[in-house]
Amino acid sequence: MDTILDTAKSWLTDFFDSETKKEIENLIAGNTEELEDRFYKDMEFGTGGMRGVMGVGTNRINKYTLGKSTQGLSNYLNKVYEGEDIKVVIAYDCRHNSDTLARTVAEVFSANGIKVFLFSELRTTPELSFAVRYLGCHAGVVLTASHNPPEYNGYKVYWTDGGQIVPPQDREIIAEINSLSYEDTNFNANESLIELIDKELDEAFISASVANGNFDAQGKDEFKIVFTSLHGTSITAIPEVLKRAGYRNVTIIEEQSKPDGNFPTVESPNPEETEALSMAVKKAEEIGADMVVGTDPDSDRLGVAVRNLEGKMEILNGNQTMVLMTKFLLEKRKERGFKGNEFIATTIVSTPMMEVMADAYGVEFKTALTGFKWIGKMIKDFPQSQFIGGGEESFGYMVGDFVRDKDAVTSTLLACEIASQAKANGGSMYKDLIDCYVDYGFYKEELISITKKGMSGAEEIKQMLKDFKENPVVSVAGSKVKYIEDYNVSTIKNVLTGEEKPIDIPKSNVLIYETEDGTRIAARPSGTEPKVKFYISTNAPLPRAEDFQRVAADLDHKIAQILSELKLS
Ligand SMILES: O=P([O-])(O)O[C@H]1O[C@H](COP(=O)(O)O)[C@@H](O)[C@H](O)[C@H]1O
Ligand SMILES: [Mg+2]
Repeated sequence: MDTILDTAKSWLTDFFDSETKKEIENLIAGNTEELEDRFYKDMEFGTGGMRGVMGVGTNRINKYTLGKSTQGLSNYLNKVYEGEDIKVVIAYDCRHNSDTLARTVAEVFSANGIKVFLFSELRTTPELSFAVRYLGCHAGVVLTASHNPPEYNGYKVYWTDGGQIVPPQDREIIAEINSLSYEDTNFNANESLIELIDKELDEAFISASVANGNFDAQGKDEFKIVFTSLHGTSITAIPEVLKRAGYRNVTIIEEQSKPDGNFPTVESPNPEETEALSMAVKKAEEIGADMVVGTDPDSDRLGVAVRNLEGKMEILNGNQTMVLMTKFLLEKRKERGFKGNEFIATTIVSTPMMEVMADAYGVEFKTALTGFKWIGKMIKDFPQSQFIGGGEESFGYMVGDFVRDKDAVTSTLLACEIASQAKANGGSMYKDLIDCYVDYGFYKEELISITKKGMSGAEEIKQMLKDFKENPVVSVAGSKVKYIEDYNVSTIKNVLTGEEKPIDIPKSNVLIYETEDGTRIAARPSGTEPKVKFYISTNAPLPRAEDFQRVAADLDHKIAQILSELKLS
């Protein structure tokens, strides 16, 4: 505790403002546990940049932690691009303090002689990714904590290619940040270097999104969409994109259209949670809409609901939307003719169905660790290859390479195109999905997330994952475990033959068991929230569309059995 107390006391110098100091003094006088949690470590970069609860402390998001990170990033940019006119672009979302934190970040960059383009109001994350390349910037920053609860905020950092920072830049930037003390931050803005941007960028981004997501689907006039921005940024782009692509029948959930960092109408602004889309789904049932689309606060995740076989609105999961979008893009590409250099991509905890589809179309399939930055990196690493599309189970998708992060703006349009075309053909998006299952196998997935907060929670998560590894699963739902993929040591072991092979993916705390019948169970700690995640993937052949309900019930039963065997239910 002594060192934690020392760290806290180091924030009582003149460099820190009086409010900050007062709060620390109160914590020192009274709340040891809270003080510990706030100062036991520095904020760290995780799956999607730096993310944490707002407040005073080294382990919190505030002007000092973000200031220091920006100082480190400025130093790094000034070293790497010495002699160049360095430019960065900054966007922010609807969260509390996002606008003032964006200002602070802009001020620190400018104090270091860096030109800053700052969005005048909230904008989406994909627009920021687009802006980095459009404006020829060296880096970009978004102030957002994505779909996390209201008390969170964060800092996503983009490099010259418009993708989030990856090796080697990420570790070099982090090393630079860690070498600094908080007092090294230069907050003395050079206002002449800060330029506000908005309309020109919006126009360029919106037209690019329409160009990339519009496939001239039929039936747009009759196609009824309910859209919700869940109090976030997508309201600045998606209604306009849908309008320009020809959709006339779009109902916006007004109660959720006003940006609001309290996210007052939802428990969690995360399209992964069924509850987040319930208002929109209710509206869709009321007005007889064909489809619901909803995005997370920074508009890189997308939730979709469509009518199922009974005609009820059903929310698709991230794997299902990804499969449908990829299938559609592959089909369109096939019509134009493959050149032989195309690839699709997903993450190691997403559905294996993506690989089956890639094989069927004869395109390359690439997998990455969780974190869309790794998919962005593939585009940078393989400039001769053509990225068709790709995504991940956590409701993120990217169409082509005009942005370099998951993009719910273009993906929303793409989802509408698929569904509108399907309806015009006399079918539905849901039926398209069943057809995919017939062609490639029926894959059914389930995600179990367990929240464990704070310092003790972090320890518990560590222990759970350690136990999962040290007591290896030998069989799951009656099928023997065949492979153990251990990303901590980058190996895949065939436990039946003892054969071991290296995995060519950066190290990460992920463990995956795969059984003889292709069931996969993956476990990893979240890098954005205090959670441990277990991903279950099962599959079975689907001989005919008519067998869908039966096989779905079988797989549900299997998943329930797996959860009970793993003591996760
Ligand atoms: O949260 P977002 O929308 O920025 O998205 C980020 O975090 C998600 C959750 O990551 P984790 O499982 O580590 O919490 C990842 O799936 C995603 O690739 C990443 O870009
Ligand atoms: Mg997000």
